[in-house]
Amino acid sequence: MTLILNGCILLLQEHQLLEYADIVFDNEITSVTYDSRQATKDGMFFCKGTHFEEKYLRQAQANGATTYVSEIAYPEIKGMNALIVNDVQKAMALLGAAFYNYPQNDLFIIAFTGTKGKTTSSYFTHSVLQNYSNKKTALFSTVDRILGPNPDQKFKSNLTTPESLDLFHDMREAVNSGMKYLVMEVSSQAYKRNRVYGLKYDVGFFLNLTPDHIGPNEHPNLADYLHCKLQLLVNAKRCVINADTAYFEEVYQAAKATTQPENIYLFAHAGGNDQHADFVYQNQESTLSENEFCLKAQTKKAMNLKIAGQYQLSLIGDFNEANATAAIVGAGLAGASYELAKTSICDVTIPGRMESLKTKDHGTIYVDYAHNYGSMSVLLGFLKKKYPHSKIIVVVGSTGDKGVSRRAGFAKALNENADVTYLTTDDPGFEDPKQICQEIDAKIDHNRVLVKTILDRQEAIKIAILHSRAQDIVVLAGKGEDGYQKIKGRDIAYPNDLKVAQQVIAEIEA
Ligand SMILES: CC(=O)N[C@H]1[C@@H](OP(=O)(O)OP(=O)(O)OC[C@H]2O[C@@H](n3ccc(=O)[nH]c3=O)[C@H](O)[C@@H]2O)O[C@H](CO)[C@@H](O)[C@@H]1O[C@H](C)C(=O)N[C@@H](C)C(=O)N[C@H](CCC(=O)O)C(=O)O
Ligand SMILES: Nc1ncnc2c1ncn2[C@@H]1O[C@H](COP(=O)(O)OP(=O)(O)OP(=O)(O)O)[C@@H](O)[C@H]1O
Repeated sequence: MTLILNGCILLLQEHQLLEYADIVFDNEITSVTYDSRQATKDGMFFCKGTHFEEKYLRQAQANGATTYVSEIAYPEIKGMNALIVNDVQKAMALLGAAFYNYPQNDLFIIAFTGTKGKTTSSYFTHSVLQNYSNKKTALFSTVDRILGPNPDQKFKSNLTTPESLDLFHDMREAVNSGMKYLVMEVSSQAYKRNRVYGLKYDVGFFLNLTPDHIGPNEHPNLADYLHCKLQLLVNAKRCVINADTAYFEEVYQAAKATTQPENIYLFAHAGGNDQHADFVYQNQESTLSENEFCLKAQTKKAMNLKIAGQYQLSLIGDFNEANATAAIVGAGLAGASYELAKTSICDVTIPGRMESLKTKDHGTIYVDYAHNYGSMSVLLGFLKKKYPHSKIIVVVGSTGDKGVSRRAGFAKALNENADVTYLTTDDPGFEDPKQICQEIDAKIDHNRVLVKTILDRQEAIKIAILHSRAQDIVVLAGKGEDGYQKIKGRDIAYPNDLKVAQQVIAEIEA
């Protein structure tokens, strides 16, 4: 794959991104990167990021890069072409798509945004489409990225939505590996940082919105967070919206701005904002290990998809019925039938999401990735409703260096539904985990919730399980399947909550 310098200039001009070009020599560009360590001969190097330093550009040049794209010029750097732009992230997305020869044109792309449920909905959709497409569906999720059928084409993601160059690189590999469909999560940060600038989706989903990701390095306020998420709908040919979402009117208007109403689908929970919904889902029965719900089509365009009927899930939690409904509608819009969706979705489990373990004499344990007020409140509310006579015991901590509002949010969710909580460590970063726990503790109503602080997470899990009784519910929240603790700039290995719990149970039951 190559780029021609003149073509790059034209593309940047076309999008009004080019301030000026300083061309020393005309050559074909044979690689693109934003990391100087990866730069190669005749490559294009993008100078971007909060921690960018001129020495990276020097290193890129030493490695053979001949062109740089940047928002500022580096006059000290001689012998390189300079494309000076007013937005390097947008430039990177446009030139990245061009360099990888527009792989999105060969994929049917289903994209999910929302504060919660993106990963779960993506896994559900991927499962149905894998069966529908005879294993020709790629997945870009927070947990795994799957680019093709080979084992080395499945790996852990570093970001929910990759940097644009990585995104188009991975799409190209997916297309070259025969993939026809792509299911992807789009974070608000992806729009904030223009990682998906110019990308269009065949189907775009808006799942829900609760305040999160607001603070340094993320969004300055809720309006900005919502604005970023709405971009996905503006870029989707067909939009699907959870009508029960907060800010529904704003969300619907954003979809309508660029999409005809016949291409906008709404779904809602029975008894929720279901009056004008195309699809309505209703719980039929839920047990400790599964969920059954009914999906009804209320409008002609919904009936045309022929996906209404009874569904069963291995993932419990009523919020997972919303996620599954989204996935079924997405798969239906891609062409999947009711039968296929029903049989594909029933066995799906997702690492670190509502994974459960039963003990003989102690409680039932749930490992779940709930890590803000919205998800914790929904999770504990669901468990309390389902097990009204059980004690709800929660092991939880809050991350350092970001999401400070989550601390008060956890306390609020615990006050609403928990009986006992063990405050512990969760990715403290450069902050003191004890201080973080004290901040959560300060907002807990001690008349309602018994609080203990045990900073060693493994110890906290052990004590929580050991002190639980058979009918109790023990929730290990926040880390999902994370196998590390982020401490002072390093990822320190941690077995993950499920493994710790399994180990404790093995010891107890030995
Ligand atoms: C705030 C944010 O989005 N930051 C991301 C961004 O960082 P940045 O552009 O500021 O880059 P930087 O880390 O300051 O580094 C500067 C530049 O120097 C380059 N460099 C560095 C060293 C070197 O030797 N040579 C060199 O060229 C780096 O490649 C980089 O391009 O680009 C980096 C990749 O180039 C990302 O790793 C980084 O994500 C950080 C780690 C992160 O935690 N991001 C979170 C907030 C995020 O994006 N989360 C969302 C999910 C949350 C949501 O739902 O919104 C996600 O999509 O994952
Ligand atoms: N539809 C939903 N509504 C509210 N909470 C949900 C919903 N779906 C999942 N959750 C909760 O949020 C947690 C994270 O779910 P999931 O990973 O699917 O969301 P996500 O949007 O990918 O999250 P993140 O952006 O934090 O990675 C789950 O473990 C569960 O506790």
